[in-house]
Amino acid sequence: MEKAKLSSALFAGTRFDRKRFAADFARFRQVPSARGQDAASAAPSSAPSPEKKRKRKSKARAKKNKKKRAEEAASDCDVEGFSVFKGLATKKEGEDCEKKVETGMSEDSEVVRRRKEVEREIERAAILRKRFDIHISGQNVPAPLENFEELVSRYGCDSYLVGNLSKLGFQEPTPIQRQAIPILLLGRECFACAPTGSGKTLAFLFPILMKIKPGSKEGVKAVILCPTRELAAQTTRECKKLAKGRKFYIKLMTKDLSKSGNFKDMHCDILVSTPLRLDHAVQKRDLDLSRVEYLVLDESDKLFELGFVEVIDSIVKACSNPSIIRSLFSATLPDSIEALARTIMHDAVRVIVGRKNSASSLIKQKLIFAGTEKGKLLALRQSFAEVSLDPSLADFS
Ligand SMILES: Nc1ncnc2c1ncn2[C@@H]1O[C@H](COP(=O)(O)OP(=O)(O)OP(=O)(O)O)[C@@H](O)[C@H]1O
Repeated sequence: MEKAKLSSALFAGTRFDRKRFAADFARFRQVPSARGQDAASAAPSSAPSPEKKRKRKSKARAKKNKKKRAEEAASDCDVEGFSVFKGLATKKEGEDCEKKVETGMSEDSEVVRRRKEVEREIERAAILRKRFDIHISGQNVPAPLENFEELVSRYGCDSYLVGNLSKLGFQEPTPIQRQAIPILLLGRECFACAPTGSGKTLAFLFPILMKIKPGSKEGVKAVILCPTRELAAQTTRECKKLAKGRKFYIKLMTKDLSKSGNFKDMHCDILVSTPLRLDHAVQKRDLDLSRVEYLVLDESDKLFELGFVEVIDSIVKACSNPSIIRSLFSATLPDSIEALARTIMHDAVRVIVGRKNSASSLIKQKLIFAGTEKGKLLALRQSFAEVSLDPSLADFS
């Protein structure tokens, strides 16, 4: 009773209509029991320990982070312009994309790097050609040599050959050597036109000595045609000097050899000859030229001028190796000869040092008008008196 009074005293002044708020009352009454149920379900046996909860949370966070990274990688692809990778969201795809982006970038920069290198090479070649007054025509002409050492570094030349050059006192290549040697080394045919005394002989001998095997005993590998016996003998001497240290068989076609040589047993790598002697040996002595790899027409303007066209034609036919490399070296290159030569050459490069058909810039020229025959002699005497003891040539026409 006392208790009931106390309780009613607590609620004094309030009227709580239990009926009216039955639903709310029920809810409030359920709270403790509901809590009790939760507590029951989270009983120590089945409820995760704080440690487990922490682990679970960190796992979920890691998963979330990975997903985020993959999404970022995919969106990076878009940024780099690789839209094909759009939509990659999984970790693997994201990683693949990262790899592709890296490779794509390196491939791209590799292409740019190579293009710049080629551009630099072209520019360097143009500067060298301008400096040495070298004029070329033809596709993909290799760069001129900067020095003889490049023959070793760029073309893998045997050092004995470059050593022989320095023994002969040749320090720097002449302009025609700078351009014609790389052309022939790359297996291209060429017309080379450079003034008298400009070192054309070395320009065609060097690639031959570099490319053919010494002492192969398989027949003639290189033929050099010269318009005169003297020039043929001189070229043979030059060739032997340059080949010193290697067992090349270098032969000059003499009259006797041409008329009575036993060419079947002859060991010859390089053969130097005048056209008639060579043609005689081919026609009458069965000289086999089918393995010739290099055919050089030296002083080609003279060869054609001297009326050797048919003989040369016959020699060209005898040199039947399909991969033969032909070249023409000359001080002048008349259009008619070039047109004739082009009919037998493949994709030939034309190299002109100085102005086409001009005299060497090293030769000083002077034109003096003399009124009478007597005056010519007088002018000549005067000229000789003025100059030093350098070799001189006078034309009285
Ligand atoms: N790089 C070089 N440095 C110095 N001297 C050289 C070089 N190359 C060749 N010579 C020398 O220059 C001279 C002329 O060379 P070469 O006879 O080859 O000229 P060429 O152009 O063939 O003349 P030609 O039209 O009269 O036949 C020779 O004595 C040769 O030894």
